Amino acid sequence: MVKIRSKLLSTGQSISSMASNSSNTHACSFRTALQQACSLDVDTSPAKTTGTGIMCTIGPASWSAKVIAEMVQAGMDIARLNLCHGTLEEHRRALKLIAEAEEKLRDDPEVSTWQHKPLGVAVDTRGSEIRTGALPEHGKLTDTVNLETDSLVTIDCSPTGAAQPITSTRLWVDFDNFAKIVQPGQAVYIDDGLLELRVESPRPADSAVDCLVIVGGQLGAARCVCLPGVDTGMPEVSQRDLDDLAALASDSGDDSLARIGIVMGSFVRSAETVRRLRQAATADGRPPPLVVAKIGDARGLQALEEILVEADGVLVARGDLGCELPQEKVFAVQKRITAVCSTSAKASICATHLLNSMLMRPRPTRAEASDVANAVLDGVDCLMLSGRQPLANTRLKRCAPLLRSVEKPRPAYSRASTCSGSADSLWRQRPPVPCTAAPWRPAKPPCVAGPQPS
Ligand SMILES: Nc1ncnc2c1ncn2[C@@H]1O[C@H](COP(=O)(O)OP(=O)(O)O)[C@@H](O)[C@H]1O
Ligand SMILES: C=C(OP(=O)(O)O)C(=O)O
Repeated sequence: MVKIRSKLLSTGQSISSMASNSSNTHACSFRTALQQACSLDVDTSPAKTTGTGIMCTIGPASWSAKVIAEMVQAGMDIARLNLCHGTLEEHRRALKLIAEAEEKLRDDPEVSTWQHKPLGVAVDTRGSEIRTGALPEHGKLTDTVNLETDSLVTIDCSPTGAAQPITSTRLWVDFDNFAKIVQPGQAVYIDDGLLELRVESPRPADSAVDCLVIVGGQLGAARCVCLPGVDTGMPEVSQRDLDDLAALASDSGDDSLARIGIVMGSFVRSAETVRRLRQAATADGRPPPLVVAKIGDARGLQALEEILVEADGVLVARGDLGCELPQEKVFAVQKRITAVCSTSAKASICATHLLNSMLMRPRPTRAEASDVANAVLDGVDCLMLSGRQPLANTRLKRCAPLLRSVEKPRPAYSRASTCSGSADSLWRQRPPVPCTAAPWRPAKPPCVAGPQPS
């Protein structure tokens, strides 16, 4: 266990300050989850650091060493590059900027030593995702088109259709079998389900599908498209993903680029995919990266235990899960994955819609703050911030407070967060006290015993 955690730490976490935190020693006396919850304490001063990491997506708004350094100071532990967007050249440039930011922090006498932690670098593959196309006239990244509820739109899936910009009546998707695999009545979720279409008539001969907009709204560029329950036949990992990983891993041996320590695979459904990702991203003569499997559908969930034999951690892809499964099951999936990771001493990462309202407002809703705190209490090792915040013009005005707001709930609650094996070994550098030593049964059926993942 300790070995696995040490591997994680070497890519993104600093353990020294965490290991000396005495309040955690007190917390490890809890034997049951109920005892733990009864003892939550909001009066004690929060610890400075906790075992919960923060991962942030590095997008166009953070393409500067200064911004990345400020994000590290604000709490970022792992920088994520998303291969769904941008070019390989842009990702290389991002790796260079990350290396520059680390150097900047190292050389800055004003920066306190606890901030001199090694920054983890994660590359997220695209997997078997379908995405929409570019926006009118290659507009700004923040541009959108409006899909009106009850209007008709045509989805073009021809390879040549990418050249035309999307409009409010014509979309393009990057999967040329799209028109062949959908049936009338099929739901089409876009942008993690924020938009919903219904297939009216597929026209495979024209590589087009006519749809009705059920839930309209603003659509940005390269948004993910989900066909719940449909086997698209796409491979779990594409040759392009493997080639991109190999190229970036080999380049990141250059000292002027940050070293990739973590590879994340989207829609992983088997241990074999984990092995392929690790192999692709292992450059000659260097240790292999950690591999995090993103679980985004029922098939991935069914294969969780098998995947965990190979993977170093799992990311709960709440965006994809909320389209593939009924929304009300996502919290149960999150709790199950977090618990399974804790008992297997693997890292768990919670992603999507964390503190989402902070994209628009300076303070999160109480429900969002509770979402983060509950994830931490459940034993999540890392929180991934994504969405549109990397695009915001006022990037740090939004991004930094967002990160800090995660820090506030973390310390206050996490001293009791010991029912998570993997988080414990991160904190205390020794195997955790099993929290199931005494079986416990809550007096009332808890909400987690509600809907079970199918
Ligand atoms: N390398 C990049 N190049 C261009 N745009 C990017 C890049 N990385 C991220 N973005 C933008 O930032 C947004 C948020 O990133 P992320 O959360 O990873 O995306 P998504 O939610 O689309 O998977 C993306 O939707 C995209 O518009
Ligand atoms: C993180 C997720 O996946 P992606 O990176 O594809 O948005 C998700 O679905 O929650």
